[in-house]
This record gives sequence, C-alpha cells and structure tokens, in this order.
Amino acid sequence: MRAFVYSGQPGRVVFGPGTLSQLGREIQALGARRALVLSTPEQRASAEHVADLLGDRAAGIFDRAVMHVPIETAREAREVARTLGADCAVAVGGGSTTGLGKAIALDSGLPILAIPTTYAGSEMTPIYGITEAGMKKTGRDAKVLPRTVIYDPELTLTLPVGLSVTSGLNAIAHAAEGLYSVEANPVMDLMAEEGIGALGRALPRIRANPADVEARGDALYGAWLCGIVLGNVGMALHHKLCHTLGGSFNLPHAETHTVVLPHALAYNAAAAPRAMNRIQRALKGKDAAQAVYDLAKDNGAPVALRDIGMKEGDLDRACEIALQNQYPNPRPLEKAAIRQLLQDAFDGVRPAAA
Ligand SMILES: NC(=O)C1=CN([C@@H]2O[C@H](COP(=O)(O)OP(=O)(O)OC[C@H]3O[C@@H](n4cnc5c(N)ncnc54)[C@H](OP(=O)(O)O)[C@@H]3O)[C@@H](O)[C@H]2O)C=CC1
Ligand SMILES: O=C(O)/C=C\C(=O)CC(=O)O
Repeated sequence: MRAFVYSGQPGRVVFGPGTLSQLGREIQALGARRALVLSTPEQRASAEHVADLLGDRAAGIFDRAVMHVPIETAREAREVARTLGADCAVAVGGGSTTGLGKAIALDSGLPILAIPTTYAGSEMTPIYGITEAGMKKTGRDAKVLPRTVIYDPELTLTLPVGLSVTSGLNAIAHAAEGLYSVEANPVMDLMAEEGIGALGRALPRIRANPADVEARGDALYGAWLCGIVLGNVGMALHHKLCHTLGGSFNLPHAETHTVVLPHALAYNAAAAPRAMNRIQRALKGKDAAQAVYDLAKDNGAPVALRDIGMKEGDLDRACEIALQNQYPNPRPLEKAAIRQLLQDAFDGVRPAAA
C-alpha cells in the first residue's frame, strides 16, 4: 500500500425521509437565532416552507440564487444577511444555492445549514466558486463547509428525471476522479466505490418511477459519499475540462459532466487500472468508460456535446484553455489526445473498451 494523508472534514449529517422536520432542533444545536433562508427564485416555495419550520428563528428569505454565484448576487445576499442581522444561512436547493451560502460564509463566517435537493455534492466540500467579469474563480476555505446537512429524499421527488440522471452522473464524476487522484486514499476509495454503486443502482429506478422514495434515498446517499470524495481529494482532467466548457462556453453543469466523463475515463484508463476496476465493479460493467456511457444513454441523458450547446468550431479553443495550466492527472496531458477526447465527446461516440 502506498503512503497517504487523510484529513476528515467536520460536519453533521441528518439523513432520511422526513428529516426536514428536524430542522428546528438542528438550528438550535448550531446556536442560531436568525437564519437567512436561501433559494433560487423557482424554489421559493421550498424556502417559504423552511422559513415556516424555523418560525421566529427565520430572519428572512433571499431567493435570487443563480448558477455559478455571480459576484453581484453574492454582494447583494451578503448585504441582506447583514441588514437582517442573520447569524446563519440555510441553503435549500442544488449546488447553485449552496454556492451562494458559501459566498456569504466566506465573507462573514456565518455557519451554513445545507438542505441539498440535487446530487452535485457541494454541501460536503470546503470549495467555493464565485464568478466575476465572466471568470469563475474557485478556492478552498474551511469556513464555507456547511456545519450541518439535512439530506431528506422527499425534497428531491420534484427533481425532474433528466436532471436527476445528469446530476447523479455529476456526483459519479467526483468519485471516479477521486479514485485516481494524486491524493487518493483507501478510505475515500471505499466511499467512492460505494457512492458510484448506489447511484448506478438508483438512477434507473428513479427513471422508472420518479416518486420512488427508496431510490431517491439511495441516490442521495450516493451523492453524499461522492461529495465527500470531492471535498477530500483533488480532481483531475475531467473536472478541468468541465470547468472549461461550463466557464468559457456556458455549457450546463451536470449535463457537461455527463457527456465528458466516459471520454475522460477512456483517456485515463490505461494509466489508472485500479480505479477503473472499482468503477466497473460498482456499475457491474466490463469497462468503466463504457459502463458510465451506458448508464447515461440508457437513462435518457445527453451523450454528445453537440446536443448541449457546444459549437464544433470552439473545440480547439476549449482544448487550449484546458491545457493552459498543468495539473495532476494519471496520464500526462497530451494535446492531440485531449483534442480527440473533445471530438469524441462532441460526437457522442461510445468509447472503445480499454
Ligand atoms: N463547490 C463545490 O464543491 C461544488 C459546486 N458545484 C456548483 O454547483 C452548481 C451546480 O449544482 P447543481 O445542483 O447541478 O445546479 P442547480 O443548483 O442550479 O440545480 C440544477 C437544477 O436543478 C433544479 N432543482 C434543484 N432542486 C430542485 C427541486 N427540489 N425540484 C425541482 N428542481 C430542482 C434547479 O431548478 P431551479 O433553477 O428552478 O431551482 C436547477 O434547474 C455549479 O455552479 C457548480 O459549479 C457543484 C458541485 C460541487
Ligand atoms: O466550480 C465550483 O463551484 C466548484 C466545484 C465544482 O463545481 C465541482 C464540479 O465540477 O462539479
């Protein structure tokens, strides 16, 4: 076994159907008296429900969270938190809403209680992202790691099937890259394989019956584990490509992860055989890249960048941007091969077996 470093992230998790009802107790345990509830405009009704549960511990609602946390929105939310005298942020929603909570916490140190309704995993990480002048900057700060997370599968019943599948594959991407991270360790490997397996089993069941609370619970459990992996070990080529495609070409986050992941795995397969074994074992497939591609395609998710807004003429530039800085990856970053990876992802071809 090779040497490794393991740093656990602190945080309390309350998990299970109906656990939102424990919000009052959890807020009290945090010592918060005036919680600002965050949501997107579309999830305002959920924010109102959360505020009702908080009763006189609710300071107000800020319902203008948007994808990738524009700095203007972050400033506005910080100001609202200050004006209302908030001593806590409660983020109910996906990664966009959790991300806004993190932007507030980064500035003020307010504790976050997160109630995730997608599988993106941000609630398990000390990573924040803020977009300024069209550029998204990410960083790490222990202050932004939510102190408490309530995972209530009932809140994910309204997540449309298409988004459930792509968000689940976003989560799988964290675990898959965690398995070949330079910081990989045996504890994260266990969580990664278990998380991929749980999502691999849950997504087809959610597609068959979006109201299946058991399957929703399994997916959220998988997302939790995959999020822990993202928060603990560094990512590689796949996440770099997705940030490039999302940040510079405005492609949708979870869909981009879904399309690119099989091709990033095929690129790295020969250099990371143990990681590939774990992925294919978790998905009960014969080849990791093909198993991920099939999971997406068989469940109706997009598999081609051309179908999610990418222009073929931008592939060269995407390749250049993704290679501007060096970063750890199992296989060295080879320009021609990465350009071909992007072409394959653009065309949506099923990757060849390793
Ligand atoms: N810092 C970190 O560690 C991480 C950050 N992220 C960041 O998070 C963002 C992506 O997160 P993601 O969760 O995919 O995106 P969003 O939070 O934008 O949610 C994706 C979609 O899910 C919908 N949705 C969420 N909850 C519900 C619900 N209960 N019912 C119906 N629809 C729902 C949203 O609808 P609507 O807009 O209508 O609310 C939205 O259209 C990106 O900015 C990404 O960079 C992602 C992973 C980790
Ligand atoms: O960009 C961020 O906000 C930080 C990390 C992620 O988005 C992880 C991911 O690509 O899913």
